[in-house]
Amino acid sequence: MVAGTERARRLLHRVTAGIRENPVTHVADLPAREARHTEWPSWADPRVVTALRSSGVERPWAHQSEAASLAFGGRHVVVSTGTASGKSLCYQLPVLTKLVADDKACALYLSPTKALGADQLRSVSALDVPGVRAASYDGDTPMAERDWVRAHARWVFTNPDMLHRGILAAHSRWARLFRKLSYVVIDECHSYRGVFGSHVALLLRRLQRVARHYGSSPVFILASATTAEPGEFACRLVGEDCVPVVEDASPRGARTVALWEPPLVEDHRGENGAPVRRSAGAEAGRILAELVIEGARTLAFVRSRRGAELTALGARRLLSEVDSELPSQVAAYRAGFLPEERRALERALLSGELKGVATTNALELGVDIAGLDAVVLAGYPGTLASFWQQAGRAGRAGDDALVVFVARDDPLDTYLVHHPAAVLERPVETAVLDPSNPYVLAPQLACAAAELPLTTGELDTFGGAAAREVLDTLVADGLLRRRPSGWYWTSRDRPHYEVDIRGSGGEQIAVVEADTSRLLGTVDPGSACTTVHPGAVYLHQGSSYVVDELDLESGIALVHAEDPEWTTSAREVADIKVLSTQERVDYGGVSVCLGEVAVTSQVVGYLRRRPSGEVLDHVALDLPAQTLETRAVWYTISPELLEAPRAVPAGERRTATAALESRGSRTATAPQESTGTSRTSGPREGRGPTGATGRPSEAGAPSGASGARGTDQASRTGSPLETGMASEAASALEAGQPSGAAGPLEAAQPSRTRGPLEASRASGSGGPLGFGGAPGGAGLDPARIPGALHAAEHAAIGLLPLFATCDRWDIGGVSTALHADTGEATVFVHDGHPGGAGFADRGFAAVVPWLAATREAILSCECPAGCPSCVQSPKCGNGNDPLDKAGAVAVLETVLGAVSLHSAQHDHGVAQAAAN
Ligand SMILES: Nc1ncnc2c1ncn2[C@@H]1O[C@H](COP(=O)(O)OP(=O)(O)OP(=O)(O)O)[C@@H](O)[C@H]1O
Repeated sequence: MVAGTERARRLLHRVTAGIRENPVTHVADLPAREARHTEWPSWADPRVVTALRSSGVERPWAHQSEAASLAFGGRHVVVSTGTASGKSLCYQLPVLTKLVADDKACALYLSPTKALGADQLRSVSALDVPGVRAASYDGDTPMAERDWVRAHARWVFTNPDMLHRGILAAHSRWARLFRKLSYVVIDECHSYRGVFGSHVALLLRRLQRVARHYGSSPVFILASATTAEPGEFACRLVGEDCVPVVEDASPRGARTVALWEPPLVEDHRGENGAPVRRSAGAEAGRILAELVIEGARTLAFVRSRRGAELTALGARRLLSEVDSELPSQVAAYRAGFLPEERRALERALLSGELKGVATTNALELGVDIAGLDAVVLAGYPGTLASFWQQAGRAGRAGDDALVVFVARDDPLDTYLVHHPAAVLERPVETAVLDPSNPYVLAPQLACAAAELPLTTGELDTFGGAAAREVLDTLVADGLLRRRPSGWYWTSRDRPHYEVDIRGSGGEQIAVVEADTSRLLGTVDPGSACTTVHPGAVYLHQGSSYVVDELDLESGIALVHAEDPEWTTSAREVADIKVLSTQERVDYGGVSVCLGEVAVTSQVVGYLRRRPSGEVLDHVALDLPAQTLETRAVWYTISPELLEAPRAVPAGERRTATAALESRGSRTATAPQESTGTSRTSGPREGRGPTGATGRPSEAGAPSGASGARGTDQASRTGSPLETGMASEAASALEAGQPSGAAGPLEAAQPSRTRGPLEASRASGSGGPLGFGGAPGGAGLDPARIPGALHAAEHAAIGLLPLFATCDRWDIGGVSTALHADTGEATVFVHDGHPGGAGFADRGFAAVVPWLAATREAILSCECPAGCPSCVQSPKCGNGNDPLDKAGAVAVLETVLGAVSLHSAQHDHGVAQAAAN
C-alpha cells in the first residue's frame, strides 16, 4: 500500500466487508502529485491576469504557461492533460490577451456538445475582460441574435455542425470574423473520432481554406483528455503540425483503484440457458450506499438515464434501512438538466449536502466537479480517455480517494478486470479517424467547392490522390464542373444541408415522436433496420421510446415514449462478399487479410430481454435486405489446421484450456452446421441494471483461469502483472508486445502501416504465445467448427474497442465454416460505416495482441460454456447459436500459433493486393 492511501483503503474495505466471495480482482494505488507553478508569462495582458486571478487562479501551473506561450508565439498546440487540470486557461490566456491587444482580432471556439460550449462561454463571460464580446452561435441562438453575433462578436462559441452549416456555408456573411481570425480553439478534441472525426478533420481544412481566402491564418489550440500521441492525432485532425503539451503540473491526490467483477447469479438464466452476472448498475448502487454511509462524496457513472435512476433508487433503498436521513443524500443526474440544475448539483456535492450522485456520462464533459472522495464506474465507458476522465473526478490535493470499476457482463469488461495492466498501465488510446474515406471525402469536397472553387494546389490538404479520384466521380455525376482554374459547384443550392457530419452519408432516418412530432434524433440509413425497427426500444439521451413504425421510403421512424421492462436486440442474417484484398499475410494454413467487403444483411426479428439478461421472446420481422460496402479484417484457417490435433501449449495454458474443455462446451447444433454464416451487428440497446439490491449472491465459483481474488492480493501499479491475473496469460500478452515497452498492450497503438507480421516478429523467436516449437491444429471435428468460429468472432468484436477506439456497436462480424471467396473457414470483422472508419485497419495492424487478448478474455471467464461475459453477443444475428467456447479458444490458439511459428521461422513477404 502506498503511504497516503489509508482512507481510500478503508473505504474499499468497507464496501467489501461481509461479502463472502470478494468481487475485487485487483487493487492499485496511484501516488499523489505535487503542483508545479510558474509566474504569469510576461506577454500576458495585466487585465486578463487580474481577471483570472479574481476567478481564483493565483498562478498558472507549468503546463498552462507552456501551452499558452506556444500558442501566443504562433504555434499550433495541443494540450493533453488530466481531468480538471485547467485546460481552459491554456487557451483563455492567449486568446483574451490577443483580443484585448487588437480590437479587430476574432476567435472561434468549437466544442462537441452545446452544453460544454455554453459552460465555457459562461466562464469566459464571467471573467469580464474589457472589449471581449463573446457569444454563442449554435442551434439555440435566436434568429434575431444571429445578425448581432455575425456583426459584432469577437469570440464565437460554436460546434462543428454549426460551423459546417451556419458559418462556412455562408462565409461571406462572416467576412469580418474571417479577416482577423486569430485563434481557433478545439475543446475535447479526443471526441472527434470515427466517421464524425473524419468529417471534422475535413471541416477544419475547409475552415483554414476560407480563412486564407480572407487573409488570415489562425493558430489552433486543441484541448484533449489524456491521449496517446496527441501531437500526431491533432495533426491528423487539423492537417498542420501541432506541438503537444503533456506534462500535467496540476496537483492530484493519491487514488486507490479497485477492479470489481460482479458474481454470477444462480436464479437467472440468459439466452440459451447461459449464466448471467449481477448487473453492474445494481452493484454500483450497493457500493454507492456503503460509501454514503461512510460519509464519502461519491459519483457513480452508469450507462443510461434509467440505469442512473435505478442505481440511485437502489442506493436509497439500502440507506433507508440504515438511517431515514440518509436516502435524501443520494440523487440521480442525467443529460438534459438545465445549467442552473447542474450548478445546484455541483454546489450540493461540493458542500457535502449531497453525498452520492448516480449519473450518465452526461457529467463527463464540462462540469466543474473534482476532488470527490470516490468514483464508481458501472461498466467500461468505451475508451481509456473516458475512464480516466471519469476516474479523475476523484481525489483532491492532499486527500486520497477511491475509484471502483465494476465490470458489466461483456467480454471487454471481463478482460479488463482480469488484466489490470490493460487499464492501469496502457497508454490512453489515440482516437482513430480516416479523412480519406471516400464516403466522407465526397460530401466534404462538394461543400468545399461550393464554398470556393477548389484548385489543384489545394488537393494535397484534402488527401491528394484520394481527393482527385473522388473529384473525378463528382464531375462524372454532374455535381462539379472541371475548368482549367479548378473544380466548381454547379448548382445554385448549397450541398451543406444534405451532409450530416455526425452520420456516415446517405439520407438519414428521422426518429420522430408521433404524438408531438418532435424530432428526437437521426439514425444512419444502414443501421435503421437494427436500431429503429418496429418494436425496438430506442434510447435517446437516456430516455426510453418504443418504435411504432419504420418507413424506409420516407425516411421516418415513428416512436412513442415508453419505458418497458425489457430491451430489444435485432436478429439479422447476413452474407459477406470480398470486393478486394488490400493486404494479405500468409502463415502456413492461416492468412490474415485487410480489404473491402460488401455486407448484405436482413433483419429477420428481434429478441426482447429483461435487464437481468433473461430472454422473454423472439418476435419475427419482415424488413428488406441492405448492403453495406465497407472495410474488413479477416483471417482464414485451412481445414487441415482446423481438424489437426491440438498443439501442446506450455504449462498452465494447457491446464486452463483443458479445464475449459472439461467444463463442457456445447457443440454446434444449429442449422448452419458446416457452412453456416453467423452475423453480428445490431442496435445500441442498453442492458440496464435490474434494480435489485442487497448483497451479491455467493454462487460464483472461483475464477478458474484468472487467479484467486482478494484485496490481500493487491499490488502497486508498478507490478500489476504480479497479481489478479494468470501469470501465463500475462506473459502471453507481454510477449505479444513489440518491445519491452511500458505495458503489455503497447502494441494496441500500432501505426496504420505496421502489419501483423511485424507485431508478432518483434516478439522474438518464441512468438507471441510461445507456440514457436509446437505447431498444431485446433483439433475440431467439422460439426464444432461453425460454433467455434462464431464464438471467436463475437469475443474478437468485444475486444477490438481496446485497440481501435470504437464502440462494439461500430463494428460487426461474420464467420463462416466455408466462405465462397476465400475457399476456407473465415472470420470477418468489419466496420459498420460505409467506406469504413479505420477500425478494421487497426484490427489488422494489431492482430496478434488483439486475438491474444480475445483468447485471454474467453479464458478469464469462469462460465462453463459461454455467457455474455465471454462469447455471447448482445447483438448476435443468429441468437448466439451455435457457440462453442472451448472451440473458440482452440481456433484462436491455432491462428496465433501459426502466426508465431511462421513469423519466427522466416520472413514471409507481404503479398499485396491480391484482388479477389
Ligand atoms: N493554475 C490554477 N490554479 C488553481 N486552480 C486552477 C488553475 N487553473 C485552473 N484552475 C481551476 O481548476 C478547475 C478546472 O479547470 P478546467 O475546467 O479548465 O479544467 P479542465 O482540464 O478543462 O477540466 P476537464 O477535464 O473537466 O475538461 C477550475 O475550477 C479552475 O478554476
